[in-house]
Amino acid sequence: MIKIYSPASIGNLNVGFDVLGTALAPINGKLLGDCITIQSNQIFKLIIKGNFSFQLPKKIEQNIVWKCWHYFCKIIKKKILVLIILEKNMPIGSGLGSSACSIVSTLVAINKFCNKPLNQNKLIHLMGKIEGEISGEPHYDNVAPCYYGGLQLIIQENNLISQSIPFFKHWLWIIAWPGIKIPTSEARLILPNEYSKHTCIEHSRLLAGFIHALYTNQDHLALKLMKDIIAEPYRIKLIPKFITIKKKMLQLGAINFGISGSGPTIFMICDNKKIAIKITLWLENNYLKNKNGFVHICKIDTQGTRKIGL
Ligand SMILES: Nc1ncnc2c1ncn2[C@@H]1O[C@H](COP(=O)(O)OP(=O)(O)OP(=O)(O)O)[C@@H](O)[C@H]1O
Ligand SMILES: N[C@@H](CCO)C(=O)O
Repeated sequence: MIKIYSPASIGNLNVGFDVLGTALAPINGKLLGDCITIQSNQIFKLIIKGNFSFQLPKKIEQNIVWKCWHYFCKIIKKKILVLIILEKNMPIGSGLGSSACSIVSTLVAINKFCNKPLNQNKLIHLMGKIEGEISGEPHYDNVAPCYYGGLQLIIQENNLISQSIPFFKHWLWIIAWPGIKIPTSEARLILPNEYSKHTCIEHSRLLAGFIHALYTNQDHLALKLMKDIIAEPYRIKLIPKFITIKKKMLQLGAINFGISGSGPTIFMICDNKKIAIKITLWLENNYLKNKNGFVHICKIDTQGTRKIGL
């Protein structure tokens, strides 16, 4: 029996639409992600558990875990008879890479179970393909950090999907999911197909400057450049009271604020734990729409997908 854990992630990080993503680890030591357990069986069977299993399609064939199994069998030209248990701990359509968590944990578990017929590069390509089928377009900013951990820059060149880049270890990342759903495919459809010359130049300046600031350890410069001019202007209407909440967060001492992936999760960066706790309490009392919503103070998870327990 093998049990694999895959962490939640933030895509875009304001300044890198589809090209920057980070894996998350709550600072209280708890796990925030999906788990897959796999063992041999006489037939293929999928059991679904976890807090957010109620959000999943009823038909097993519509579950991406089934899709991962199906593609994997096709690639290795063998029907693998296994019992898979999915612990669906990440809410769907939250902007925290819920589908990536299920895809990455499933493929890593099946590959391990079969004595690794696919190398890391083949696996990540397959993860991106399956993620792309769900959201309408391939994007690696959730699957790459979820798989490898750390802060990932998507390269997609020379057969290389992503690379780990440096990050500021003193930054705390607060994430708040209000408890409502925004399908990634819909949040992508509201974006323009084309951007002006001015926006393209500005975006290049911000992203290139941000990466430079990371490599030269200039955290103040990085924060100044961490602006979203690609998605935020169009997606704010999907996020409850975005402008008011942003103002309040900065007032309380957050040093950056943005939409996590396609939302509605928002993220705040803090460099002070006391402020992070104050922000967390405020969000718990004012941002959550129902009892499913949550707020976590996180750091960057550097391990990515891994075997746990047993
Ligand atoms: N195991 C699974 N985990 C997550 N989504 C699944 C799973 N199986 C099937 N789905 C379907 O895939 C779609 C995932 O939607 P979407 O991409 O919006 O979610 P998401 O991955 O949570 O988004 P984000 O990457 O912004 O966090 C939903 O329609 C959902 O029903
Ligand atoms: N980069 C993707 C992430 C989805 O979570 C988007 O913003 O659409």
